Amino acid sequence: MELFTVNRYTEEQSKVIHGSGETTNEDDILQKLLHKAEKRKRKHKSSETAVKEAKAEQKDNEEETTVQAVDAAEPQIGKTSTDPEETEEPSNDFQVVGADASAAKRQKVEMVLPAWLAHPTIIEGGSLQPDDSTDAEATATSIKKLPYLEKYTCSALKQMKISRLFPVQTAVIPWILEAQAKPEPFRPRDICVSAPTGSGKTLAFAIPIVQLLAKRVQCKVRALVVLPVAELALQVYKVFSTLCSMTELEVCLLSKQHRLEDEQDKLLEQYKGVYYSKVDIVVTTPGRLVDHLHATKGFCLKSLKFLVIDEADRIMDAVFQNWLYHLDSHVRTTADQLLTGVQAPLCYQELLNSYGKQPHKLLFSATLSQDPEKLQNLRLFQPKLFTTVLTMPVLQPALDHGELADQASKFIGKYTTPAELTEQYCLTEMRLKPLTLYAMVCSNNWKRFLCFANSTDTASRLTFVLKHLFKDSGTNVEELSASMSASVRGKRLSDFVRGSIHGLVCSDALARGIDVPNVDIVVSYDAPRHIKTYIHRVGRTARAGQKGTAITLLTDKDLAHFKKMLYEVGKTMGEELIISPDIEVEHAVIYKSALEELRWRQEKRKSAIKVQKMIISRKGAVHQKPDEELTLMEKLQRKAGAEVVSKVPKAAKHAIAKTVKRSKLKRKPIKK
Ligand SMILES: Nc1ncnc2c1ncn2[C@@H]1O[C@H](COP(=O)(O)OP(=O)(O)OP(=O)(O)O)[C@@H](O)[C@H]1O
Repeated sequence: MELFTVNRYTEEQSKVIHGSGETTNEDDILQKLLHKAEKRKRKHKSSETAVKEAKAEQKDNEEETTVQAVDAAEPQIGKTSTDPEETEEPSNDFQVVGADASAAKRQKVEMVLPAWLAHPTIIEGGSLQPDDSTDAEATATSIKKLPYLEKYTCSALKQMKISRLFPVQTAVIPWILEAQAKPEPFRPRDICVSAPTGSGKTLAFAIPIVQLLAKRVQCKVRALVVLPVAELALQVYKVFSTLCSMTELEVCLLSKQHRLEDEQDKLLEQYKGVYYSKVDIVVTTPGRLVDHLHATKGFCLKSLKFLVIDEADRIMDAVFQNWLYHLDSHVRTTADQLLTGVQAPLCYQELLNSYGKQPHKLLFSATLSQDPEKLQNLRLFQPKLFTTVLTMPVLQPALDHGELADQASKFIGKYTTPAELTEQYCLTEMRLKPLTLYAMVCSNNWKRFLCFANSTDTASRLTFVLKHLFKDSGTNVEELSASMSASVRGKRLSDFVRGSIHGLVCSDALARGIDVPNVDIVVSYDAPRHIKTYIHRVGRTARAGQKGTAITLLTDKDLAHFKKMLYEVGKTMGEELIISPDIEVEHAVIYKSALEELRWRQEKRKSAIKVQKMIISRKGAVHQKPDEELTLMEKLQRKAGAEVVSKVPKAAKHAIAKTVKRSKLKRKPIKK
């Protein structure tokens, strides 16, 4: 049985050939290999020339489309395939790794997308700025003239000071309303919406959901809105609450900012052993949703009609306790329970309606992943894509010439930023970055700016230095990062909105979705590592048609990566902002003292952490020791659950004393 052919060098063979006076077996093999390598080289060369010729032909004939150019190249490539060497039987000999054409550079493969991604619905339309829109445009999008908006929606919009809809809203709202109006068994297509930051995506899903649920008879959870962080969930909850204020619908916010028991009370009520939902729309974070799916008895999602995933790419990228799996299995279990009779159905029709029904999925983001593999996890039903990306200047000519299908692969992975956004960058040195930022704020007298750092640690240190620098200038700068409690973050944000804080230094946890009104400037203190981070950071300004500026501080090391990152998504760097090199001399004294203070604080912090660790390890040691080896104090400690530690260990005391001594030595007054 010749399943495997093994070529092996045997001594007998070699001896026979030696005896006959012919060439040796080794020589034979070597000759064969050399011959084959030569053949492969020739073959590789001929295919390369074919491709070169095809490219030259393509260049000559510029009017021809890309497809025609590829067609022209095909016969050439065909010629190489008729090469007699190519028709040879594949060899059974050993392959020399790296010797064949596989190591050579291959032609780039064009991306082939599923039809729904290749043929999106383009969100076009006027500017978000009311002053810029023509009279006709303003009338067409005026909320009074739109027949699909209910009266209560118009009143709620007026309350929000909104008089006309934005392009993403005029495209998506009527589409959802129409799709839902069709009778069963028609099932609406799931949608993915990719539109710039601050373009009004929240209302694009909130309005149709409220209008479609407003006529419900019994209160059940029919819409679930999932957002990545608690702040965002609160923001969306407020929008829903305003829209529902003139209807009977109830909205509930679930996030880790509240006690689980309190949320359970808001969600359900029990009557004669049966649970009844008190809410129609649930706005939640994935983590909190999983908590309730596991811990809240009677929390039922079998009537779910809408599943909205806002900032969808962020939610899909992160695992978030595998929330989708839990949600899916929960929806299925409830239906299965009904079928197996564990829970008696109220009526047969309800059972029929609920079983196997999937909610209408609506995905929104400014940086929506158009990677089919990622989207596959959501099991979207005949999805439809709404996008603004094709209105980008780089892709507009293709759109005008009707070459949309050819351009499909080019818009994937590209994102739009608001038209009202001005992007700039400033080259500086690493050691001077805080000073550069300080000089910018002072010279431009910024009073509403956000500054993003790549980590909470950097955000904290930068805030410290800026506070020191701004000590006597009346500019109030504060930190806002994920390391703080939600209530502190909420307070800082509201102070910023009120104007008592002028600048917030943030970590990226808050870069997404947060809608802070009237932010004039966004500074990327650290160059963003990913394009999505950049898009969301700069999206905190220039929202809802307002003007805004985004400035990125770059060191020489960052420059190339940043440029490449923008280029890949069809964007450019914008104008360079020049800061006088004299700033270092000008603010030398105050900057030096700020850095000294920071160093002292860091040391203090380090030793505090050291002490903490020692205390913890000591607590651990008390628990691990056998009973007979424990001192009386340790026995008492263990009895008290090791909550109390009698004294700070000697080594820890020493560490603190050493740090304080050192810092005292260093904190000498700085001479001017
Ligand atoms: N039609 C409108 N007219 C005026 N303002 C609007 C309109 N629609 C939304 N807004 C306002 O625009 C701001 C941004 O809206 P929203 O938060 O929905 O944007 P977004 O597209 O979700 O942004 P992001 O992608 O950053 O989350 C909000 O303050 C909202 O009140």
